[in-house]
Amino acid sequence: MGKQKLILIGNGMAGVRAIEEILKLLPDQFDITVFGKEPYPNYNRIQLSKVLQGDTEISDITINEWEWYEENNIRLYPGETVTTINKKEKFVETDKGRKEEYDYLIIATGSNPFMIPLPGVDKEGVTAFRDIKDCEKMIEYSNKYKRAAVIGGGLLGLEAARGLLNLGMEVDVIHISDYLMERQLDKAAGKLLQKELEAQGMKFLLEKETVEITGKNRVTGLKFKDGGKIPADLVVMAVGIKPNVQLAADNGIEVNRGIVVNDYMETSEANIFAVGECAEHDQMVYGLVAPLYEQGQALAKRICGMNHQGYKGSVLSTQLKVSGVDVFSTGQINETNVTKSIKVFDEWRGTYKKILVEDEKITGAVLFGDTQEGNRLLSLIKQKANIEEYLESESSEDSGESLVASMSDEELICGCNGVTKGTIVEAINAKGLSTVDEVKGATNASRSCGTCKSLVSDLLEHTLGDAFEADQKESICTCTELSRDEVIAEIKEKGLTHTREVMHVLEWKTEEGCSKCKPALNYYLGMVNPTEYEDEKESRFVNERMHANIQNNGTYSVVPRMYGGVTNSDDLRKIADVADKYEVGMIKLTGGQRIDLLGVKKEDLPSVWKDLDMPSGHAYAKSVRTVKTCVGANFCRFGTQDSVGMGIQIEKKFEGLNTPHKVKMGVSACPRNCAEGGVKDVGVIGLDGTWEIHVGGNGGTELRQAELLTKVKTEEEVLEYIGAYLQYYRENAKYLERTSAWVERVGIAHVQEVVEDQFLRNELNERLDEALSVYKEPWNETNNDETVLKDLFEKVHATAISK
Ligand SMILES: Cc1cc2nc3c(=O)[nH]c(=O)nc-3n(C[C@H](O)[C@H](O)[C@H](O)COP(=O)(O)OP(=O)(O)OC[C@H]3O[C@@H](n4cnc5c(N)ncnc54)[C@H](O)[C@@H]3O)c2cc1C
Ligand SMILES: NC(=O)c1ccc[n+]([C@@H]2O[C@H](COP(=O)([O-])OP(=O)(O)OC[C@H]3O[C@@H](n4cnc5c(N)ncnc54)[C@H](O)[C@@H]3O)[C@@H](O)[C@H]2O)c1
Ligand code: SF4
Ligand code: FES
Repeated sequence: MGKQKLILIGNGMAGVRAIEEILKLLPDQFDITVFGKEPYPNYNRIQLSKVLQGDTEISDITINEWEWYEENNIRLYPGETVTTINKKEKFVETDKGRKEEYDYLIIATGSNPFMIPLPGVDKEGVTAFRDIKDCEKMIEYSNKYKRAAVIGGGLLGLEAARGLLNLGMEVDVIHISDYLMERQLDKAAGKLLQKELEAQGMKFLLEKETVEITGKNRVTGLKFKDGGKIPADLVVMAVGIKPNVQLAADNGIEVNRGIVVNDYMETSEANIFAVGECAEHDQMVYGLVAPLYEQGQALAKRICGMNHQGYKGSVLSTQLKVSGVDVFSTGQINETNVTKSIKVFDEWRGTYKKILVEDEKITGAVLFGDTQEGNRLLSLIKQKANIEEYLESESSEDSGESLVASMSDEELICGCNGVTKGTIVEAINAKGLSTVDEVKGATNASRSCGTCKSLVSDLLEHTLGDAFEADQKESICTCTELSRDEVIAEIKEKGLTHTREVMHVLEWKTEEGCSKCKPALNYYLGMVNPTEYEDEKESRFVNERMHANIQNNGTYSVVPRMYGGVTNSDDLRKIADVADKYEVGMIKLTGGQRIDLLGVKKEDLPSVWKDLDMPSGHAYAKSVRTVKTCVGANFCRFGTQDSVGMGIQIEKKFEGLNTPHKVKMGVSACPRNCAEGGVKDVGVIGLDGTWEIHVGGNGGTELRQAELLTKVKTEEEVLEYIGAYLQYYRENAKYLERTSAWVERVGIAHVQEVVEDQFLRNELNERLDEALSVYKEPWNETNNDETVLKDLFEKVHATAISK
């Protein structure tokens, strides 16, 4: 007998997982065809939030690459929509006129975002947040516009809002209820969440009903029922989803809210199944992957003829994916007159926990601030465990035992994929797994939202003890399995000197590398071999290649260096003349005490630099940028030290140093700290006869207060300690890791230990001086290099003319 023909409509998360489950059970039974409306291989929709938030890239969220389809003999038709199901003759037809027969058909068409039918909903600048296209549109808008309004303060709306903030937009969230995420949280947690997100820069308009999206062709704002208005350049609609049932309904398959299915995911029609967000089981439609994957398992067993009890519905749990905010809920959220609750509110730590109990059984939980216990509580609800079981395990945690150690084998580690501690431990021992990625490959744990990664990592450490190499295996990008540390070790050991050579010798999966690894390798090679390595300009980001920051209209900004933020009348005259001569759009003072000439045409850049005859301020570079200073003892009556002189010395010494990310500094002459050293990568504060050096601060989206590194007496010591600290950061941080994240990761105590060691401090400073010795002023260097001038500016000129 030939293979049975199986067709999947919808190349999304639920449908393809069901196919994976089928292949696990009967790899050779079916001749499989997949139709997907979107033009990509199956990708992780969940991670779109992370893409928008800048934590990952679209190229990194593919679940199954094109090769996976080939290897499993699956015919994939991407970018092709099924338009008809002929139940009688058992074939489907697509918008491209293709006709394909089936023995079994799976409908997994997912959901459509719900767009409130407001006047103006069709205007340019209004979008949903559902797929790659929407994500790209928001990123594109953030490059051109400033103000975003997100309608809907649920999971999706808040994740979108966080992403838009990260992209530099101002964000208003308009929510209809009186507290956020009211479908997933109780009021106490919703209010704590609001406070936390407000501290991150989000603004909320609660109990607001939008009645119109204003603007001509393009959106300009929102109008509310109470008469209020706000301006907006981008409107994101995140008010829930509607199961995509049109195809099924049009072709006589029973639908209600979703496509009606039984416990075996069978629809009203023989041999036609439905799975995922489009399916309705026991009057429930689900919008999270965990239940959809459980459905996929039941479907696979049924289609493969295995005996099983079918799908019996799911207990839901949700977790918001916004960094810096931990919030989790599962099961029942609000009290009734038959529930009792355990509530713990720790105002000091900012944590809140509520557990609901009915008839001695846990029925629901809400956690804020510390969500480690989330999946454990979910397991206990699923097992219908007695509350005593939870209370006993809680006291064993107090005894110092780690969370994973105290978990039973039946407890869930990964809620999305339903993977228990027992399954993971068994796989680690049986297959010799030693990394989170390997556990993911073998068990699916951490394959979806990724929030359980730290638990998986803890479990690996707990199971393997010293054999566990936690950090080493985080690869620098998808082109290689090697981690940052491994790549640097190989560069040193094999004496590699060029990015292409690294990729070739270390067997990169892609010949050309990607936008993540190329600039990283260029940095690592230069850091390892500062005097021999020739910087590969083509591997750098565009702003670094152009030595200027590109603006939203294609012009550039030019910031000349002003050591310590001090200028003089000659330089000011030159700047004014240049601004007039090149018709600069705006002259602006920066937060780092510099003068920014905005709106310079690309082809004018070399002449602007020449006429200015000042060094580059490196405002575009992953390098030491500005040292901001307060006026200090020479003028200020509170000043105890010469902060200006100290700042100028620091800036002159470290100018042009390549670093993993930008480095900003501040020097103040008293604890009033007018140069804001508390939110700088390095903040120096002068006290009577002492200098304090603070490090790891950040005043941007990820606010972090700098921590005291050390106190020293002399200006020489200030330079020596900052030098050692910067070099240690250069040698140990990942490329694109700010000092704030790095200090947070390795701990201030560790950095102190290193820089306080006289021997290590000297060695670090020696290597730093070597790196500084090769610095060349970039504007001057470019102007003296005909080839670079031709490459970067003449070609551009030609394009500018042809436009
Ligand atoms: C930004 C974002 C973040 C999320 N975060 C989380 C999270 O943290 N945790 C969680 O559990 N869930 C999360 N979700 C929800 C989760 O992504 C969905 O529940 C899941 O993707 C649904 O899977 P599905 O296969 O049913 O639908 P989809 O993934 O939507 O797949 C359906 C596919 O079918 C295609 N299709 C539709 N009609 C046709 C047709 N006629 N012919 C061919 N193809 C068709 C669609 O184009 C689509 O590609 C998130 C969703 C979004 C948008
Ligand atoms: N971390 C996660 O698990 C995660 C993240 C993103 C998306 N998702 C899933 O994606 C789907 C879509 O998410 P969602 O947040 O859009 O759905 P949702 O139903 O969870 O939330 C929608 C929110 O919009 C609000 N709302 C409804 N009408 C409104 C109006 N007119 N004005 C203002 N607010 C209004 C509701 O009060 C509700 O809180 C859901 O299934 C969700 O579970 C999950
Ligand atoms: S930090 Fe102190 S010394 Fe410096 S300007 Fe402010 S008040 Fe004056
Ligand atoms: S909990 Fe989402 S991937 Fe594990």
